[in-house]
Amino acid sequence: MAAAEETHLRSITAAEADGDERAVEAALRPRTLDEVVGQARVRDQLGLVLEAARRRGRAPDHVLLSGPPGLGKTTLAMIIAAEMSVPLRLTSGPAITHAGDLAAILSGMNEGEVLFVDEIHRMSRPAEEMLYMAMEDFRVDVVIGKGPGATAIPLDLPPFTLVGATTRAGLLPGPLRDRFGFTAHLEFYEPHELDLIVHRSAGLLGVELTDEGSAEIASRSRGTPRIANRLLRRVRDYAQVRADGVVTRTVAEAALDLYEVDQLGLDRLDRAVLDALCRRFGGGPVGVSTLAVAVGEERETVEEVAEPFLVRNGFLARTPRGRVATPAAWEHLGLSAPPAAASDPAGEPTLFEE
Ligand SMILES: Nc1ncnc2c1ncn2[C@@H]1O[C@H](COP(=O)(O)OP(=O)(O)OP(=O)(O)O)[C@@H](O)[C@H]1O
Ligand SMILES: [Mg+2]
Repeated sequence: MAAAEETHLRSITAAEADGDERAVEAALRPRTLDEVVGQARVRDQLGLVLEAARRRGRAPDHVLLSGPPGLGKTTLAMIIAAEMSVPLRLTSGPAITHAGDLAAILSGMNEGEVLFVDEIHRMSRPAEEMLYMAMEDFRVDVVIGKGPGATAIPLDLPPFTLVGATTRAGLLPGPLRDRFGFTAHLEFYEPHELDLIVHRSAGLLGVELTDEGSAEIASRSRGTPRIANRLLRRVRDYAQVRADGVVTRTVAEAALDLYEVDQLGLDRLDRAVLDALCRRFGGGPVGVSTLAVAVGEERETVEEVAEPFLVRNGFLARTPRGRVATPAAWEHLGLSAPPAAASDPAGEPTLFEE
């Protein structure tokens, strides 16, 4: 998502966290598995892995957490360490530029500790290869010296648990993926789950809100807890400045309209894309570059920021001949679809095209 991060257009519905947001998020993170809302299957499976490890008195198997941004990967990594009552060491793929960086981290690990490697798909190749051996045999080769005189000294590591997180499981090399004993795929949340999250966060932040107010925020949060928490904070601002502090449905609606997040969670860019697609190109098919020019954005922004949500929610299809509006898109814009658009979606949609 590098391209998306660099653009000026960082919308309120972006799934990634920005710098300031991380501190607020830390306060809202569930601390135990029981506090985690939704993701029932992952919670059950992970609970079992941890309980079994506890009974055996061993470090749990390595865990891979995969899924889109803002769904709870970092949260779960912290919970794994907390549930095992061990410290968590945190690093990330991009932070490990040399294998030596990783060797230093690994050789400092104590028995049973959790090493969390965020964005593990962005690790360098040599570091990745060192990690294979560390994960499998709890061993690393520490290289002493440089050039022809360098020697590798094997070093035994105490058993530890590696928790990797990735938004792009598909980019992980097979050998790395295979070394995880348990992989959890996080799914987007249902509105009633987001509703619980909004209630919980409101409690922690001391925000008074009604059930309707919470439901309104939940339904516009694109299945993502991070967005739900962010919208809650913006709605709270509105409630405090323009109302009596209580988040009711009316307040939530007015605040979210102000921020241009519509009833289904589409933001200004999403609607601009659909609008151009339907009104200017008759519903498509049209190439993504042309579409990007029409909305005055970079191609990458349209492709990486707007499209995934629009595709996932059935507003837009990626076909071999270009982007096509679905009947739901026409309906959402309050337009009537031309007969052809409704019946012939211009070839097989290739939803998984990257
Ligand atoms: N299941 C959940 N229940 C309650 N809150 C959650 C849940 N999952 C995530 N959150 C909240 O959403 C926010 C984002 O979660 P988190 O940072 O764990 O996402 P992530 O998957 O690590 O995202 P990224 O890919 O950007 O690193 C956190 O503040 C957390 O409080
Ligand atoms: Mg994270």
